[in-house]
Amino acid sequence: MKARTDQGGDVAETEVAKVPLRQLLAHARPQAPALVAASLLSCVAAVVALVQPLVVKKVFTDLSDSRPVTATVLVIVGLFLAEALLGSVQSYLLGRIGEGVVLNLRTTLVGRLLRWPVATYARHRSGDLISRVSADTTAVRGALASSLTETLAGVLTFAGSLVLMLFLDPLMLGLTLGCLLISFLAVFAVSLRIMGATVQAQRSVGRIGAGLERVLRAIRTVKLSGAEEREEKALAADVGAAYRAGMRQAKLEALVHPVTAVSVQGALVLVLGIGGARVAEGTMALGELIAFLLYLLYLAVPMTTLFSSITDLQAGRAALSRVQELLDEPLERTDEASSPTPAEAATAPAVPSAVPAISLHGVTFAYPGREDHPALRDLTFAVPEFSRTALVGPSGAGKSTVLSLIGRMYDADAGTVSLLGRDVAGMPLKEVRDLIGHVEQESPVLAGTLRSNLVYARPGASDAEVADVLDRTNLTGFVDSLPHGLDTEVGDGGVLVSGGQRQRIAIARMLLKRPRILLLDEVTSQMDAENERLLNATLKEAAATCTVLVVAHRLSTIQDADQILVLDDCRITASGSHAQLIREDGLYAHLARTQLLPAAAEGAGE
Ligand SMILES: Nc1ncnc2c1ncn2[C@@H]1O[C@H](COP(=O)(O)OP(=O)(O)OP(=O)(O)O)[C@@H](O)[C@H]1O
Repeated sequence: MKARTDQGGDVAETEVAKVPLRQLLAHARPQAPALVAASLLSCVAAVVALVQPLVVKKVFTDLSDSRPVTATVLVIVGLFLAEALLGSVQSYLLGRIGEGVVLNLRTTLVGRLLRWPVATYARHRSGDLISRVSADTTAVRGALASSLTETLAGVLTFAGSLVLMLFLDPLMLGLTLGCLLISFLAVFAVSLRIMGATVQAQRSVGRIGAGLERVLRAIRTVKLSGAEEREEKALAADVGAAYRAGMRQAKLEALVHPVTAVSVQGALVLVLGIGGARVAEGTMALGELIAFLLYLLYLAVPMTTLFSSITDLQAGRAALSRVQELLDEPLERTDEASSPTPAEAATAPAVPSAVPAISLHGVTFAYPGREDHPALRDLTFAVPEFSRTALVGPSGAGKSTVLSLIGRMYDADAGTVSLLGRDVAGMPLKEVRDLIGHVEQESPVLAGTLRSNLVYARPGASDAEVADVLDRTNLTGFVDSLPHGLDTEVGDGGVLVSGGQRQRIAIARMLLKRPRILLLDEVTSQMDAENERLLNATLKEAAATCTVLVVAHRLSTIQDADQILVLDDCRITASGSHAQLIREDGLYAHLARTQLLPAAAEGAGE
């Protein structure tokens, strides 16, 4: 039987991905001193516990021989106190180890998640990523901190009790083991199935997160499509799967507990009966019987803790395999050696250099998984510094892809993309991103205040600079109308601002960054005519200090550009000024007549 994985692949339902124990321990390496101390304390606590029945036996022997017992009783009290103290220190250490491991795992995970290449995010669902960073790391904590040390202590107490019981009475030990064997077998039989159920529950929780995130991200579309019920059902299926896995686990555990309890009670009754008879006959001392009974309890208790520890440990290994999958994803290349052509990236020269600000030469690129349909093929063009270039073409021609390659969101499969004469493939990633201000088509706005959104790309911007950029993007009146001005929250994904305002905020953010190259991807599509006119003037002004490459569908943005590039069928098919291209009467003239919007009024609204 097959089960869907979180990424849509298939795995055998019974197959439980587990990382080796060694790898699990590797994550606890920074906590090694605390882990060793906790393990040592477990050993000492086990010894302290194992000694207690022997001392109790001595009390009874001394009492029957009419010897004073005060000192021995004090020793017992001391042992009790020592065990309690060891337990308390151990519990603190376990907490510390657990939190330390989770801290380390989450910090590493978050650090790596933010540095994946963009193509990797397409293979994961955000909700599932959140579940792995939060819930799965918690499961790893349980496995590492308590289970490992408890298993160690349990094994020690168990083995020690066996040896001492053998020493006290081999026959009664044989009978006890016979009874306990039943619960051993029950525990063994169900522990693997419990682990399978735990893994299924983890996967379902991941899917609930992913499903919920998908729906919340497009909640308006869900409502407008009347899809609430359908989505509720889809989510309920995953919630139900988590419930069923949880119930399967609960049933298996419920099966084990009575078997364990009955077998322990059976052993107790047998030992009490046989031992009691021997004490009555005088062939066994009362102290010996009591010590034996105490060891019997020592056998029973670790059996139950061992059972839950093994389950936690296996669940932790399975959770870590989900976390490990994310840790194994390669990171974006960041630290390439500088290219042979030196750059003057830090400050823009006052006059344009002969080297184009942007140049693509023979660039071919296909998105991962779409290798047979390249988005760009043998693309060559150049954008002079301090110019305003418009990139036009039919929908799906590859305009946004060109901007993505310039910002090195993806690497070209062939050819070179250069910024100010340097091949971006050889530049440190930070330098590429510092040079560029890219306003994306969706103009994303992050949850937080308006101010945090504006200064996002340049946190050090002064209030005067923010005020200036608000003016240039016609946002001053809007900010003044807000209850808390710049400190007003814009909501998750900017839901509290209009489409046109969101675009202007995104442009303002990039103007504030003061990049040398400004990339704009259909950023006036939702603006009214007045705002679009103002933004066009601002962008014209910006071209005095930086190079502007704009993807646009509005004639008003395009027609007075220094250069227009027409992208069609993965390559540049024409270039020139508006007047030249209209005269040529090719694709551009056709687009101008049919698709490029003459004004901003229709359909667009703030
Ligand atoms: N992340 C992606 N993964 C796979 N294919 C993609 C991805 N993004 C875009 N594409 C595909 O690449 C091609 C070019 O897309 P691109 O977004 O660059 O076009 P565009 O010219 O900007 O279109 P529009 O004007 O509609 O925004 C399209 O066929 C599109 O389906």
